[in-house]
Amino acid sequence: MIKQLYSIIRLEEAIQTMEAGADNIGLVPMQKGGVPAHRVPLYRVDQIFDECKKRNVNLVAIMLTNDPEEMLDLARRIQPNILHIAGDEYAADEEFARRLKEVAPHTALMQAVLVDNHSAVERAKKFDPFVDYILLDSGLAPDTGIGASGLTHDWSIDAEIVRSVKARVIEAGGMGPDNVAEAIRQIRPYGVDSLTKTSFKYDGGDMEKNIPAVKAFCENADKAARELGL
Ligand SMILES: O=C(O)c1ccccc1NCC(=O)[C@H](O)[C@H](O)COP(=O)(O)O
Repeated sequence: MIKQLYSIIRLEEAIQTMEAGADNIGLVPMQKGGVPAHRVPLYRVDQIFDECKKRNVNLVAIMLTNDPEEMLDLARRIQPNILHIAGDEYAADEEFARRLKEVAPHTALMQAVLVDNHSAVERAKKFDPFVDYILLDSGLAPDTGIGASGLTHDWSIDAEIVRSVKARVIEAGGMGPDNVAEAIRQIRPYGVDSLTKTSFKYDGGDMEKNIPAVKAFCENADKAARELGL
């Protein structure tokens, strides 16, 4: 079971998050979109990525910008393991997937899908032919994109999506140590993602990973997956 932990800002918390069990760590490289306090300067993205490589952990670059050219420039510059499109006005299409392969041949494409009602199943199926990962998420974060809401949604829709697509599905939205095992039992995703419930959130949008909560999230996810033989 892949455990994906967002949103990393500092080098030390990146290392601690990996050592607490993360398989994927996500951060918002400096860009136009998103909360300014979440954005990570590119020199630090490089430092964090170096630490990821030492530990065989994937770096996920979160795109909150709605400008595909900016996304492709960042992909070319960083060459992350995964590029995650989470903005609220731009979603990947076949042309974007093709151009991403040109500028970053080893970068996988992850598209966020908002699960607000049953039409999410059709939306996920539309992305399925050209994305590597689908991230199922809740709500709209104010002034950013899909996610970071700390809220869950109707998991029966997610379970249907997992059965309907070939892309790897990462389950997100209000996931924490308290509910990750039940989510895995109900949805059977490829991976699970957490931001709010494994972070301290401070005034002005600054955040920091809560390392004991990260550890509990990873342990509970692994235990549930083991019990289910996933
Ligand atoms: O990572 C961010 O800073 C971010 C900001 C705004 C929207 C989404 C963002 N991250 C994307 C994610 O995939 C989150 O981990 C996901 O939405 C889960 O969030 P939460 O419900 O808070 O656990």
